[in-house]
Amino acid sequence: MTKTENQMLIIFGASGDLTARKLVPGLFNLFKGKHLPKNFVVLGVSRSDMTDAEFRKKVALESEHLKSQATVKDFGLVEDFANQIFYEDLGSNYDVNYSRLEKRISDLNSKYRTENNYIFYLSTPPSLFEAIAKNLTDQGLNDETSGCKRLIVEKPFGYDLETAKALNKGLQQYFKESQIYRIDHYLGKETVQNLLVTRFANSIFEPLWNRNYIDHVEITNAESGGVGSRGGYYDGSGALRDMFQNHLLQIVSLIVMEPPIDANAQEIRNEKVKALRSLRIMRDEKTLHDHTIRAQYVSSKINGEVVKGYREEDGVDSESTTETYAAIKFYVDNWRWKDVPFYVRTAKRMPTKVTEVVIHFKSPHHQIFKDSGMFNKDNKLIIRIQPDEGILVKFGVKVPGQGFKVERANLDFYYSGLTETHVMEAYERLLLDAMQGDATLYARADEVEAAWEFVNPILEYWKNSEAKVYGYSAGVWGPENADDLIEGYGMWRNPGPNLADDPGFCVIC
Ligand SMILES: NC(=O)C1=CN([C@@H]2O[C@H](COP(=O)(O)OP(=O)(O)OC[C@H]3O[C@@H](n4cnc5c(N)ncnc54)[C@H](OP(=O)(O)O)[C@@H]3O)[C@@H](O)[C@H]2O)C=CC1
Ligand SMILES: O=C1O[C@H](COP(=O)(O)O)[C@@H](O)[C@H](O)[C@H]1O
Repeated sequence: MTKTENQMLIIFGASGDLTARKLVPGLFNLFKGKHLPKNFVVLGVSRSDMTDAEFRKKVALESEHLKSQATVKDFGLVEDFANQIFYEDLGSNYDVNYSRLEKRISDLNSKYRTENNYIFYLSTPPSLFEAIAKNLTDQGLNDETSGCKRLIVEKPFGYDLETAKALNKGLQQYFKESQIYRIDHYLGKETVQNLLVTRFANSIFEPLWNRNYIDHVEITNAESGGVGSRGGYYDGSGALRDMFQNHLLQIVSLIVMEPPIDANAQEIRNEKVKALRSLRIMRDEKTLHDHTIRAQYVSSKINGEVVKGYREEDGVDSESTTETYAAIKFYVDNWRWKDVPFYVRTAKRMPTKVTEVVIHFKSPHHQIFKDSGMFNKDNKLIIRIQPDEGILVKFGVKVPGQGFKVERANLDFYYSGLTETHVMEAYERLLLDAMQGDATLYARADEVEAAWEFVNPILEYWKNSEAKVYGYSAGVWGPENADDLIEGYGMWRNPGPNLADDPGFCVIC
């Protein structure tokens, strides 16, 4: 296992939601699991005026988020952990002279012997990323002559292709690409990483993983919640930017990619980039019209309670056309995937929270059990990313009795049965990887740009054209016409909260 060097983690935007909700609890779990190095310090940085003690209270000692990770017997541990946390305010601006900050870092480094190894985590609004990188550089804090210097960059990475390229260029003026870690928390999920293992550690799936055997691929990412308190951010983003461009295209790239020659960052990311570049970019209006659907949730009653429509949410424009539902059909132009349609959808305010990949296999070429109806038709491999994480293979078995009636059966695997030990949460895993200098689960500049290349024409089409914004009642599976997109297959597989649940009403399930 790679050694984690003594080091300091400097978080910009430390007074924000992400730090309190994900980063500090993730670090606490690493501390509890003894994954942190002997000498380790967290320095929170933002504009808010706080002392070390106040910051410790906010993110650790009195934090509900952290407490939800800790048991009563961990209480002493929380105190020990909190003692390693410090805070520095930047005054009124992130674009100030960082000499005071440099001095604080240097003092903590000497006192706690973190050996000049610094990780800078940018958890601020993205408009500040480049300025922070520049100001760190002005203080020599990007210099790896002594100790490592890494920059973790939060999403969103760009607003479109042009801004993503500008951000890459901007950051690369100050930090080398090998120092930049672009976070995509879906890559930190065990089940997303397991896509690689399912494909490349087994000899039973990969021979079938191509156009000869796969009919189509369906990916669903559904959330039951709405935009919550993030309406202001979300209204300038929408489902395509918020989820599809990053998390879902990352999943797509792991399904589409060719086998890498080794499981290291360079080889895996090379193959992912190739996969993303092979997505057929939709350029003409007809294809964009026929292959994309956007929609917004409208007010409805869920379990007897009235739920706001998207346009009524705090921070959202009352005439907003921002999509909370996006469904896209596309093809992959390469040898393996020619003519295999991919159907990918993501949305808020769906009936349940679920993310799954369904590989629909082709029917047997020659059907001999002619009386068995639809059940003879398709085998499916369902990879459940969350919740009820696992894998299900649907296959035909003989119904006992006369004749050859075929029924569907399940072969299943559940992650919950695999281990009783703590499974690292996405941010926890990704933080540890960055601390160990492993960028395999971080997105490289060319990956991010390839994903934007694909998404950009859809954004443009939705922005400039009359492309309709459909409505769907909060709590249903999106607009009715979304099934038109998946024409020929009946309708989307609308999964339940449990992997083995059968949607029941899907004619091709
Ligand atoms: N929260 C989440 O669930 C997720 C967040 N992210 C990303 O993580 C980053 C941080 O998100 P989050 O913590 O939610 O953001 P918040 O808005 O809660 O916090 C960001 C911090 O940045 C500082 N800040 C500086 N300038 C501004 C400004 N102009 N407007 C608002 N804040 C400013 C604020 O601290 P101060 O005023 O003290 O300087 C604030 O505490 C963003 O890039 C976001 O997209 C990604 C995925 C999920
Ligand atoms: O990045 C984001 O992800 C969350 C969903 O993450 P999950 O791990 O709970 O599936 C989404 O709610 C949010 O809008 C988006 O910014």
